[in-house]
Amino acid sequence: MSYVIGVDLGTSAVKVLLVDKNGTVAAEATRSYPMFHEQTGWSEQRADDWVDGTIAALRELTEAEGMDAAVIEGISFSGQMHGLVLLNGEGNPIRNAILWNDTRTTEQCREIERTLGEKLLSITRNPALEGFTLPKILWVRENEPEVFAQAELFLLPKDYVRYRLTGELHMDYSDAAGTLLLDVAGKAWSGEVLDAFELQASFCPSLVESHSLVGMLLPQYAERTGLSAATKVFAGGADNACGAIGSGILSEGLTLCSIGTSGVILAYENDKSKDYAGKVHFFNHGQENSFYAMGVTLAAGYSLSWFKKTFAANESFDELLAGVGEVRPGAGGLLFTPYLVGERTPYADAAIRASFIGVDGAHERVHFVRAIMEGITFSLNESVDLLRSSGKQIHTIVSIGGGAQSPEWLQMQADIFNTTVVALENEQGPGLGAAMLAAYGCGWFDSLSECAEVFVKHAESYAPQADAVQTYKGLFRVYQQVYTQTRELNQDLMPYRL
Ligand SMILES: Nc1ncnc2c1ncn2[C@@H]1O[C@H](COP(=O)(O)OP(=O)(O)O)[C@@H](O)[C@H]1O
Ligand SMILES: O=C(CO)[C@@H](O)[C@H](O)COP(=O)(O)O
Repeated sequence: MSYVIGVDLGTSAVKVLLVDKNGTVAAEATRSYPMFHEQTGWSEQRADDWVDGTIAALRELTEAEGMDAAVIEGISFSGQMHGLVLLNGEGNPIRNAILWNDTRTTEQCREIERTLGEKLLSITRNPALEGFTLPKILWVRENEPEVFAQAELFLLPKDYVRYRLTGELHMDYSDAAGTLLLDVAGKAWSGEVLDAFELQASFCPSLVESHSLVGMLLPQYAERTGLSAATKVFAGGADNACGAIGSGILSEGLTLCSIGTSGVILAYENDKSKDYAGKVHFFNHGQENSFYAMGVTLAAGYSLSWFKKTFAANESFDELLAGVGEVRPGAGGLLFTPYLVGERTPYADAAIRASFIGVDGAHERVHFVRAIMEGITFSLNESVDLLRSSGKQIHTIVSIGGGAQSPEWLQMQADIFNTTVVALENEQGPGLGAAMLAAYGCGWFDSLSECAEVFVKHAESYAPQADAVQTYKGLFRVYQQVYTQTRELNQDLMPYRL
């Protein structure tokens, strides 16, 4: 049997999947790495921690008993989006990577808006948001000029890992779309944007399709990972594009919910001229010449992880979530807004912070846990609403990510989104999507859609329950007021933050 490997370079961990020609996950391994928050709103990782984690996880796969590395034909990557990796002339990172959930760049976003005006949306198809890459580039240039002086080229997280393994510098369209430097519909670096910010064309890596063959493993990395030097390396894509591929979101009418560290609602889009007026992100898909629209909750799974780390550090997620299914929808009148690190959709606001509203003497820990899960889902429902009001029909949503491990959360999604929610046999959509890019690249299938027919396996499906749908409709209206009611309070609290 032949295999491919999908590497999902997530925010909390790298996960590698060994997948056979039937789309069965034969083995998986994972390694986590730290995030650094030196100041409020800052979020960084060490690019070489990703490389070390990926090598260790690959090594675990190849060292498994009876494993013959020669049968692994290809490998590809899915990566957390937008993170800035700056390389010097020797190809080494010159500072920590600044991540997608880092919101230090509000000033640079305003500068981008002033400089580009309406061109910003017409070329890049997206507004200037703190998480995107161009504002990070400008922040380093303005705040660390001596560091920036050494920068020759920028990469995104998974491109850096792939570069280390192959020695080749590339970026695929789906990830480049999140930089604010790409002409999204034209599929080229925008000369106009680069000129406006006095960036050289050579600062950007060459662009490729997600399924493109970009090289082979360098001998020393073949040795360290235990893979064969003949393993073909394919570019890969943004984690949300790969999540869409791994969930079969490859044609009009299909929608995805992913609850990882961030949370996203993503709808496939064929029409490159579709205008969402910047209310949701509009990016290139990992499938050639297709696109997707997406709303993002910055702290989705992160909100639950934060609660676990702070109040239940020694418990597993299953222990933390025990009893959540016995609490009625509405968590006994406790509401949570998940703005722990600011928000993106629908409120692009780096200063807002989270709230619990309605804390009652009768509430127990389990009510807080349920309120967090509901608050995250309400936030994602704002994106569902935006897509619906722009004309998308949403009847079924495929749900992936760590959050899809909980049946209670899947039912909650069905009730809050008022749609059928379908889980997959393997909730690791991005890793599977990366493996599918390798399988397609290796020529196992004639298209990603053909590959999806074999690889994407639906599991349980959750139908909305009428009573819960009604309860959540009422609560959602209350939830939607919390942002406006707490915005100014949070501005006033800013000087007191950590
Ligand atoms: N058993 C579980 N039940 C519910 N949520 C979970 C469970 N395990 C993990 N999670 C959530 O999933 C998140 C991690 O999801 P994952 O898709 O692995 O993230 P990433 O790709 O960003 O690293 C955690 O932050 C946590 O909130
Ligand atoms: O910023 C975005 C999308 O625009 C995030 O979705 C990142 O791509 C990180 O994803 P996860 O680690 O949460 O999967």
